[in-house]
Amino acid sequence: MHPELDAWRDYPIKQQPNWPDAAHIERVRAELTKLPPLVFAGEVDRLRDRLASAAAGEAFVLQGGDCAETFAGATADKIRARIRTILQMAVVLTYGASMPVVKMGRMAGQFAKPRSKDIETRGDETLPAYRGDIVNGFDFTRDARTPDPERILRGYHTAASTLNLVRGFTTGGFADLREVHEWNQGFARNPAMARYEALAAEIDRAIRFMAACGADFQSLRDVEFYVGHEGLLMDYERPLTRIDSRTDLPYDTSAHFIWIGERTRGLDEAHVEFFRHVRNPIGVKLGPTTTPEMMMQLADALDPDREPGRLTFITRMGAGNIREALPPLLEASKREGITPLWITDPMHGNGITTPNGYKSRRFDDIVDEVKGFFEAHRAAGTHPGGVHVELTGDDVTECLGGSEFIDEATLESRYETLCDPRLNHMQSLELGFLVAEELRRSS
Ligand SMILES: O=C[C@H](O)[C@H](O)COP(=O)(O)O
Ligand SMILES: C=C(OP(=O)(O)O)C(=O)O
Ligand SMILES: [Mn+2]
Repeated sequence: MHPELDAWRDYPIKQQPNWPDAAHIERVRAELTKLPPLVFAGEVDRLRDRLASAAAGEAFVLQGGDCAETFAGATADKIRARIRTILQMAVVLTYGASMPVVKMGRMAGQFAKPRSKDIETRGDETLPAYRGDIVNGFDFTRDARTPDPERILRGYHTAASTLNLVRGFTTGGFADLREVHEWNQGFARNPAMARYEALAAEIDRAIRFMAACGADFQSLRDVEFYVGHEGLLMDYERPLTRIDSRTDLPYDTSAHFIWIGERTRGLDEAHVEFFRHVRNPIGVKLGPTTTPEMMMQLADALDPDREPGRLTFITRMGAGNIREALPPLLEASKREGITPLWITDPMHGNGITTPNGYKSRRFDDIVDEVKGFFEAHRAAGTHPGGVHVELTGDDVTECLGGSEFIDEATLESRYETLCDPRLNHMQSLELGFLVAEELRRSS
């Protein structure tokens, strides 16, 4: 049954761990196959519809969360703060776009990381690189860095409890529009955020207007919230891929949305081969070396039927490249008649290492890439459909700049990420306001 789901095994594959014990990983795969799905196929279908609206310019997508979720970070406080940040940004974006915002966390499964090097050397010791909590530990010891299959089961259970809380927060009253608006008012009162005061005041007036018209705020207490992660670790994704009893079609039930990373999107490689067979909406990261031919080959492989909402291109060009690299792709998409959802990831093309040794990103570069994304779409007449960011709800110091002027020396005070630098709570809200301004200009 469904032999196509194992065809990827005959293709070259990148970025997988070297499990030390073949029998152990086999046992874990067998166990994971028996555990319940994390999401329901009907939810996945609904997300595909929502993404189809965004691709058609009738909705906007906000995807955000950690670069690398950790098991230790799956606490109520941290999950709440992240959800809160995304909801706060979403309200502002909804106003800016005058459109529904599709809210999606890089959450409840964003545990596996592709790395530029397989190994890490410190002093005279060389160990396997950290590949995310679902593979190995971050501590620089041989024991921690040795891939451990039991981590896959812990990843599954951590994803399940995270998703449970996400569902609770987003349907139990926490996401109430009036509440979220109140949080944003607090943000706008911060003197450092004076630049956004006017927009915040407009939103406040709009909400008062809604109230005066008798809007049913009770019906706005619940929000749809989806989860997605990079589909990378095949020993997790394949066992969680199940056949939907309603349709007899395969769904990867580890998340609603799966994207294929920049390093694993090779056309004749295992990830594209596998994910082309699942019904989930699929994203693909497109870096600055992507040619229109490559883009079209990916569209043909992953979305041969040109199904609305099926395919998302997440461009991550870098602020210095986007104005040259994106327009040819947009022109080719028009020429070829494809209408993918276009999302900007202004994080992964803008990495730097500071002189004091931190992996960081400049807030200004992130904003500049977002602006370049909107400019390119305005010029091409295509739809800028969403943003994808690495963020946290905590007051970390990982990205440089923003209204709080985080500088290089400050990075060391709260640098907590185990992989890439994230926008902190304030920087995320600030970006939300800036994107809302761009959306207004585009509408
Ligand atoms: O999140 C993305 C990648 O995993 C990350 O940028 C890779 O970082 P590295 O270059 O430190 O391996
Ligand atoms: C690995 C990531 O990005 P990319 O594949 O674009 O480098 C990521 O989103 O964390
Ligand atoms: Mn990352």
